[in-house]
Amino acid sequence: MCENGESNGVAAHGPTTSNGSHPVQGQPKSSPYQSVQDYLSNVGRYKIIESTLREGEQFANSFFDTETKIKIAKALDSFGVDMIELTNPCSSEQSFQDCKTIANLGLKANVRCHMDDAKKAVEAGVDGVDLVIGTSSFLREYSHGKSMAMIQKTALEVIEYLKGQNVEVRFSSEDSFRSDLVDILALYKAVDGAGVHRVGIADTVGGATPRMVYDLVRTLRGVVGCDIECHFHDDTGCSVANAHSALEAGATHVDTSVLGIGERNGITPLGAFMARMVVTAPEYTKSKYNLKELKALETLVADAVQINIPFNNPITGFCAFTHKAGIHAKAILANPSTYEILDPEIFGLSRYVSINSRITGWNAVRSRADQLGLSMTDEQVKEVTAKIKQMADIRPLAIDDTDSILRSFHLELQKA
Ligand SMILES: N[C@@H](CCCC[NH3+])C(=O)O
Ligand SMILES: [Zn+2]
Repeated sequence: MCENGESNGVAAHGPTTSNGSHPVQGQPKSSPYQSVQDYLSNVGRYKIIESTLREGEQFANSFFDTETKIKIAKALDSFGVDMIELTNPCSSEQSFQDCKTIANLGLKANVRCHMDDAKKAVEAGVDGVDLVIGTSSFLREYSHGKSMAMIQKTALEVIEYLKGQNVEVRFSSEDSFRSDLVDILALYKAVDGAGVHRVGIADTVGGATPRMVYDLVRTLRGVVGCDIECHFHDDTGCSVANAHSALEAGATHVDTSVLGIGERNGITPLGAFMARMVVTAPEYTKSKYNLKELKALETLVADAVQINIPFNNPITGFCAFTHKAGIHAKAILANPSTYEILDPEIFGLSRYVSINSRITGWNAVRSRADQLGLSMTDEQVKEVTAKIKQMADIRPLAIDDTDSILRSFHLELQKA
């Protein structure tokens, strides 16, 4: 299997602008659908709360030793994420030690809604604490057993304590989309009044749609004055779309993890979210995050949890920038924007045009022949393309096979 950077095929170099970007951006500059709602939108000024070292520790394969945690934390920091979330220091003795170690690098932490937990997090020296409590009837009945009144009382006590400790305080409900709307709005209003820096909503079971997210965040935006963060599980494949929708409705922060690792099939993947946001908000996204480090970051985490980067991963899937059909190849060679919304160069990667199949076209073969320094007329290129297609009908071809066909065809031409 090939990786980006060593894939088989023709590296295409279409026209680029002086700053190296595609000459045609994916989105029109101004849209006739722009409305007053767009002024709520934070798509051009969002922040990332990176949770690989918290939610990601809940992934089935995860076991991070201290050294790995430090490596991941440093790589996330270098990538430019805004906050790094760590496992609750009360989870185990090692979690506490690791939290302390990593907090010395200047990071943020997550802790559950108990006074003891909050004290432990402060003791570990973190910069911020997230109080999280399930507010849906499912979780209140079958998980912690607290009423909404008890939740509010405890939350306000913990917030009061934390406010005196010079740490950033967040309050998040869990299972927000299956919680009673009136109940959670009242709770958020109370914690906002108590001075939390941020409130969070979580689609803990991954069942929300972008429309549901827009409605809830839009409503919450009208109720609290503080920042709003969002956390989306990917059970129904909506985690990236939901994050985008939340930002459009006025959310300020999005939770991600590298490759999306987390409980069950995980949460909004950092890389896929970057792919979305570099199209929505190119200038902000490119200037704020070190996008060229994405592949190394994903490889680091994939190795740590012993998984492969999925073939269909945005940006770093092995064929994310490989073009195959003849009609695509021709257009891509002329101008990459024809069949690419993302410029691989932004991520330090290259595009490839495959010339090894029955759907290969002669323009792509011409490009490869030129790369190999084999001069041929158009008629000759068409002839050798027919040979490649004939062979590809019989068996799968590798780049070496196709190159040999080209070379021996060229040799025969010279002999003749
Ligand atoms: N993993 C939990 C915690 C969310 C906390 C967000 N700040 C959930 O999905 O509900
Ligand atoms: Zn979660």
